[in-house]
Amino acid sequence: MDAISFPPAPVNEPNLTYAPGTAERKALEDELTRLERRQHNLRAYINGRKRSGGGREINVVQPHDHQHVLGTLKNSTTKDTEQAVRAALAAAPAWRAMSIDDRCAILLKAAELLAGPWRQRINAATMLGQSKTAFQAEIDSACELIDFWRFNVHYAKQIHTDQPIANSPGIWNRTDHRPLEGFVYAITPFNFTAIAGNLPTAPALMGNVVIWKPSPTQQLAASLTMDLLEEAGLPPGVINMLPGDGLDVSKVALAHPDLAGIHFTGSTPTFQHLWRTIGENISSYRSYPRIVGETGGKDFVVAHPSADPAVVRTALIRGAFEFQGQKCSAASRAYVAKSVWAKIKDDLVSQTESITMGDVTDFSNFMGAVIDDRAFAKHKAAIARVRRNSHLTLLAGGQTDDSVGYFVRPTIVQSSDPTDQMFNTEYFGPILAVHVYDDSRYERVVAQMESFAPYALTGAVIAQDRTAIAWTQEALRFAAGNFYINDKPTGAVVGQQPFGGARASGTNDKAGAAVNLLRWTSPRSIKETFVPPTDYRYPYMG
Ligand SMILES: NC(=O)c1ccc[n+]([C@@H]2O[C@H](COP(=O)([O-])OP(=O)(O)OC[C@H]3O[C@@H](n4cnc5c(N)ncnc54)[C@H](O)[C@@H]3O)[C@@H](O)[C@H]2O)c1
Ligand SMILES: N[C@@H](CCC=O)C(=O)O
Repeated sequence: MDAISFPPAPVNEPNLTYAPGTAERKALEDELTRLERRQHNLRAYINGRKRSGGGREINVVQPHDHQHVLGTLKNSTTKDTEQAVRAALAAAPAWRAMSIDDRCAILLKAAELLAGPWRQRINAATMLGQSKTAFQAEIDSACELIDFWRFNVHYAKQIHTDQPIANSPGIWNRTDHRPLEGFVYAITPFNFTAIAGNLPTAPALMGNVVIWKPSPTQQLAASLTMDLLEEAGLPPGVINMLPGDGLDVSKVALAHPDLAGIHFTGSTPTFQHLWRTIGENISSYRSYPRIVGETGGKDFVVAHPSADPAVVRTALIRGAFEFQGQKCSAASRAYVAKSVWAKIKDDLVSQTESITMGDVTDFSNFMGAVIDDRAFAKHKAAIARVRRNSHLTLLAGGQTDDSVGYFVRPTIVQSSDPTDQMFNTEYFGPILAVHVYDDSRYERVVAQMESFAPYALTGAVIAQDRTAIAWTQEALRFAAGNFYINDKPTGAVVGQQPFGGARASGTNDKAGAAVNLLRWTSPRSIKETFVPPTDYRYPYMG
């Protein structure tokens, strides 16, 4: 059908409350029980068929109860990857020939399935597999993923309707928004089910075929996401999911002549490794692979002397400790004016110490466990280092316990030295470093912190003085891709604050925005001349 069409206008999915007695609370509790009771066989998806990979077995456990195995995956091998790439390339002609409306309809249906019958299944999987509380799962695996799918449809249609604005007489110019030639390799992190669902589907929406390598610790929710997409009508072979550590997948995918792009979210070292490998192979590709990566952060809160103390306190607790500080956007360094610190320190410490932490199926807990033994060991070592250094003072938390789950208490460290590694190293856990400065030194402190960390992902200024807000916004223009005024630096909403950072934090191709989708297209300009010239000579030549 060639008629011009307009998909439903996107609206952000509202968060359900899960208050006691609500229908959603009951439905989520039922799903938690159902998923916990089963042993899940977490298989690869190649050409629409579920298959066990050929590599070693990896157990997927509950981080807050690591003896509880949720399921098992088999590491994907080079042979699995070769099959997946063949399946993707075979599916490509039919998929790119499908109209943009039909591709949009599949994602809109996926969004409706997730908003309705699939919501609590994927929320429960995210809670159990990634140790998110009900609220953190709801904003991620339900609302944000639904938003990604709905808003991307809107932007994809906008891109397709974007056509040249000028035509010389007798000429019609058109833009053909082609997908890339080859396949896109999507590699996703453990911490957001929404990001994991968005990274393969955004290129697919633009007509690309995809190899998707999720994080092993997010595999339960990732497998359910594939099941949902299949129910929504995604044809076999368009997205092929390969579980595991990705090492063998990369051996094949990054060396393949048809690698058209990578869509990555994860740590800075992993992204740099992928980019380096692509650089080394550059002469072997059919096209220049598009490289899109959103990576680490050392996200800040700057509290000006005019800041409202209660706003600072809440932004720090929520920003640093929700989901155990495992958001790339989490506040992990704060610079607080001495006069404000005097008003918040005691409450900040006592409220942090009162945070409840434990099994996320107990809805009274504010925090769960960190993702795995590697993360636990890293946080424990960072805290041990704090105890060894006299310029660092442990104000709250510091306790770690991995006997049942990987628990790290929310930890606040005060440092007299703003050049300590706590202000430039991403720990990716519930550890907040605070530097308290003399009120008169505000501008010097901002100048020092602006590029002390190599990252530029998120940051916040908290102030009531408008001149200070305006000055800081300008002084920190390049220090964060997402900048907040009088708020915490986490919780970006699709369609409202497109998300991504620059410097060591990534390529800033804003997830869930038109600029991201544009990376997955290779436009062809078409010029049609209705009455073409038939004589090579110019008119003045007589
Ligand atoms: N900027 C953002 O939008 C954003 C969002 C979420 C997370 N993050 C960042 O992600 C990190 C945490 O996530 P993580 O621990 O999952 O990151 P990670 O880099 O350890 O892993 C990310 C993904 O890469 C895979 N991987 C690692 N090496 C690979 C290889 N050689 N080939 C193929 N795949 C490979 C992992 O298995 C995983 O799927 C933090 O640094 C955080 O800041 C950034
Ligand atoms: N978009 C999320 C962070 C994603 C990274 O982990 C936020 O804004 O808090």
